[in-house]
Amino acid sequence: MDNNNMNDNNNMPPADKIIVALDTDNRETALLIAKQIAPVIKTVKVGMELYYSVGPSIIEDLHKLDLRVFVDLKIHDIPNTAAGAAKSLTKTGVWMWNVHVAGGLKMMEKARESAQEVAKSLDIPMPLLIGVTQLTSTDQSTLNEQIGINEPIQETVVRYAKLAKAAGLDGVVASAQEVPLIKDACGVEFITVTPGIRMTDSSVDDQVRITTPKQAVELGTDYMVIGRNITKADNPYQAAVKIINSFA
Ligand SMILES: O=C(O)c1cc(=O)[nH]c(=O)n1[C@@H]1O[C@H](COP(=O)(O)O)[C@@H](O)[C@H]1O
Repeated sequence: MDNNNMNDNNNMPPADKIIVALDTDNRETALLIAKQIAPVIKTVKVGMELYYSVGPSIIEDLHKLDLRVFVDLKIHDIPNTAAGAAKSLTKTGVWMWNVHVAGGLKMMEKARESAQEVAKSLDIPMPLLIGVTQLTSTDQSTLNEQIGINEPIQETVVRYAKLAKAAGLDGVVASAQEVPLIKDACGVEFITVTPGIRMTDSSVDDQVRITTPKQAVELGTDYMVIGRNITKADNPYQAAVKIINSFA
C-alpha cells in the first residue's frame, strides 16, 4: 500500500485526486463497490455510517484491496478524548483522518501530537490529519442564523483553515469554491479535501456549496470526495471513469 504523505499533488495522476465515499451500512456492499472501482481509484473513505456499522476491521479489508483509506469520523471532543481517538485511529494504519476545527487549537494540537507519538512508536507513516471547516451542506443563512457565526462563509472557512494550519494539521475539508482563498492564506502545500462534488446532470441532494469535478480541479483542489455520483450509479466503475474523463 502506498502511504506516501508528501503533498506532490501537482504530479499525481488525475484519478488519484478522487476519494470515493463508501457510505453504506453494509460490509459486503462496501467491499463490492471498492473492488469494482479499484482498477481506477486509489483511495476510499470510510465514514460514520460504515465505521459505526461494521467497525474498524473494514479498514483492514480495504487495505487488503491495496486501497488507501481516509477515515472520516470528524472528531470533535475535549483534547484528551481527541488524543485517544488519534491513538486508536493511527494504529490502524489509515492514510488520512479528520477532526472538526471547531474543536479548537488545543484539541487539534493534542490529536496531532498523539498521532505522531503512535506513528513513531510503531514505525508507521504519520497519517494525514485534516480539519473540517464548514460542512459543504452549510449555506450562508445556516451559518449566520442557526450556528450564530456572523460573517461571510468564505471568511469563516479561511479563518478555520488558518487555525488548522497553526495547530500543525496537514490541510482542511472545505468546498472547492474556497480552495483559492485557502491556498492564498495557508500556502499551496496545505492540502484541500473537497466534497460537494456533482456532475451537472445529477441531483444536488443535501449538498449546497458544490462544484463539478472539472471546476474543483481548475480551482486547485488536491482531493475530491465523491460519494453518490459513483456509489449509487448502476455501474460504479463506469461512473468513476466518466468522472475522471470529465477533468483529466
Ligand atoms: O468530511 C467529509 O468527508 C465531508 C465534509 C463535508 O463538508 N461535506 C461532505 O459531504 N463530506 C462527506 O463527503 C461525502 C459526500 O458524499 P456525496 O454527497 O454522496 O458525494 C459524504 O461521505 C460526506 O460525509
